[in-house]
Parts: sequence; structure tokens; C-alpha cells
Amino acid sequence: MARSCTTMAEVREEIDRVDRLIVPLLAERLEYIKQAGRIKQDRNVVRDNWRIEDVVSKCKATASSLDADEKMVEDIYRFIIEWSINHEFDVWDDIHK
Ligand SMILES: C=C(O[C@@H]1C=C(C(=O)O)C=C[C@H]1O)C(=O)O
Repeated sequence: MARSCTTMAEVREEIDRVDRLIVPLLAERLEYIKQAGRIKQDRNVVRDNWRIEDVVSKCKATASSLDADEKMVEDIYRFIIEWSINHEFDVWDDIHK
């Protein structure tokens, strides 16, 4: 799947290309987090532990199907989800102030 590179310039070109794919997806994901903060009626359900584990297990399954590093994916997703929950709390609090 990844291109075989022979120079660091090529490696960095590919990393920059991949990052230009990842960042818009992170931004789109965050738009849905904002909508969750608008839709949820109760502050107590902003953090849904069942859903956190559901997201992590689905992402690990995707990583596994690609033969990618499941632990890396889990660690990054747990960070993204915690960041998202903090942002969702900010959105919720702003709407209900
Ligand atoms: C978006 C939600 O809110 C939170 C954010 C999640 C995420 O970043 O995927 C998952 C669970 C929630 O604690 C949700 O409940 O689905």
C-alpha cells in the first residue's frame, strides 16, 4: 500500500500527503462531535463509556484487517475520544448556560 521510498525527501513528501488526508477527516469528525453536544439533552450522557469501547473496538478491527498496529490505533483513538469529550462538554455547556 505504501510507496517504497529511497530518499528522506520522498518519505517526507508521502508523510505530508498522508497528513493532508488525515487532517480534513479529523476536522469532519469534530463537526459530528459538535453536533452530538447539540443533540444530547443530558450532560450526564456526554461521556458514554459503552460507545467509547464500541468505537475503540471497531477501529482496532479496522487496523487488524489492514495488518496495521492495533495498539497504536487504540492509543491514538483513546486520545482523540478524550479530546472530543472535552470539546463536547464545552459545546454542551455553551448551549445550556
Ligand atoms: C460522540 C459521542 O460522544 C462522546 C465521544 C465519542 C467519540 O469521540 O467517538 C464517543 C463517545 C462519547 O463519550 C457519542 O456518544 O457517540
